[in-house]
Amino acid sequence: MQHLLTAGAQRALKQAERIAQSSAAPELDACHLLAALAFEESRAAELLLAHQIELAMILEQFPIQLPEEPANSDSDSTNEPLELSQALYHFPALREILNQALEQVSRSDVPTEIGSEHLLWGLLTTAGSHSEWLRSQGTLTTAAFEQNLILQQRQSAEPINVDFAFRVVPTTASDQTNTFRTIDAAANRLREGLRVIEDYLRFTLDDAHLMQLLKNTRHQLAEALRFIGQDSLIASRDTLHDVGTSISTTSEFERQSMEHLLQANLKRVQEATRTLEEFGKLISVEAAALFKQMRYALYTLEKSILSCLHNQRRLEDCRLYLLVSESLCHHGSGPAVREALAAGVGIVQIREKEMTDRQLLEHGRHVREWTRAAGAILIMNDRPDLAVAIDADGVHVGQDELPVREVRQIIGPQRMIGVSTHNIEQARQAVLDGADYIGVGPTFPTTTKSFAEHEYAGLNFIKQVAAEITLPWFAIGGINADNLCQAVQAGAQRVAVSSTICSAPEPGQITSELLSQFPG
Ligand SMILES: Cc1ncc(COP(=O)(O)OP(=O)(O)O)c(N)n1
Ligand SMILES: Cc1nc(C(=O)O)sc1CCOP(=O)(O)O
Ligand SMILES: [Mg+2]
Repeated sequence: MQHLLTAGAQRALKQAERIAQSSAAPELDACHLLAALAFEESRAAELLLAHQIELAMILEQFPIQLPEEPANSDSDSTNEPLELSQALYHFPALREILNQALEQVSRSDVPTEIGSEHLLWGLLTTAGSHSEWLRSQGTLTTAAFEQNLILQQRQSAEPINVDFAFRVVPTTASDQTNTFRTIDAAANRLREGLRVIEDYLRFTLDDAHLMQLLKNTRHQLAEALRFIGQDSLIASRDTLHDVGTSISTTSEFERQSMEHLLQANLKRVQEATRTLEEFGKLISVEAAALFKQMRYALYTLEKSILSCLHNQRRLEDCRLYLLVSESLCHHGSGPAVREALAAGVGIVQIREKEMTDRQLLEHGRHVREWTRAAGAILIMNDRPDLAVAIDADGVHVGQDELPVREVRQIIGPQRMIGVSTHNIEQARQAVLDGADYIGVGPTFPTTTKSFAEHEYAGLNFIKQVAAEITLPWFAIGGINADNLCQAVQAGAQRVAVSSTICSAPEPGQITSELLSQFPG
């Protein structure tokens, strides 16, 4: 089987060669490739940045001199696919890294080319000062990296077809020109729409995770257009004579709100990818497959952005979340729940591991009455069926329980789904899976649920989530009146507690104390 390198991977290898030359190194080695991966816009560069590894740090660590001249775009043209066997021949010093990259690609369920991210995997998993240094940077572990690769693959709705036959089907020259012209116009629309959405994500929603997904789509666009051929696109462009460039409807200039603007651009980019996919089929099957993947990724992105906005509104006033368990309450769960609600708890979760279904149903109906009277949200732990039976507002599931997709089938479109997460990859995945909020923990040691010592995610996890996720989330685990301020300082705007309220002699009083520690 032939294994091909993506255009991004090819560019990185060529750039590595140039870096080795400008560094006057006796031969190309792994650190030149590492610098090249950080230097070029690529998936690997984004992964490095996501783990706070910047080009400047690499240059400081290794004896590297970047080339003064920019790469010559003609000689670096990557329209011709490169096979792994050719790459091994041209870059023998990188043999081990390329083999590791191939091994990682072979684990994928879908046919995948060797991309820059796989080269980075190769660097991470081969022995040498480069991998020692990469691992010493903290968060770039092989486990974290593999999670990222899985995430990228899941975003791809369809396998990439790696049959590289170039096929220009349109028969007449005029048909060909118009096909390229249509693709060029749609690609421009897509680029512009993506930019608007990116600016929204950057300046309004401030969501680094979703912005990263959008950037991946921009890279995919660049890759797909390489299959089409930039020269033909530019040569066929005729903006002056494009019908529609001078006609505009008033609706084009009307945007009632920021959200309306966002939605208009989300639709615009989806439509543009459909045009690209359809017309792309006339030029290159590879490009068409990439456009299709982009379209599906944009549907997921749309859903994630809109879900963030919707749930931010739904949970706007909910700072404090109470997980209630009868066994933790000294004076029964009824008084604890009612006092906490009166003091301002915004969400209550029924978390009972010992009750029979009948007991849960009866108990659930009482808690439903109390929460409804207080205008609070009610969530059922673990059990989507019982959430429906007691008319709860949602259900909370852990990593080993039913996935969001299946839960959604049971509870319908309106009820909320909360998902527990214990590391940043799980948190990112929960956003894409369609969770309405996430639990982020354990923050501090707790006796309410058992975790092994190494499972304490701690305040670092809180900081990571605060830095990139805007879907509402609750820090959880061992939070009390003495340490809540640390979670807030780490970036938590919402927290969930169980024993601190349930076991308190005066649940209402401790609730007020916890709530008073939130700014504003
Ligand atoms: C808000 C919130 N976050 C996390 C959890 C934990 O859920 P899970 O991992 O399923 O563990 P159990 O609570 O079921 O023991 C939660 N319940 N609520
Ligand atoms: C149920 C639960 N889940 C956690 C997670 O990290 O997912 S921590 C936790 C225990 C929360 O209770 P307390 O406030 O008494 O520590
Ligand atoms: Mg659970």
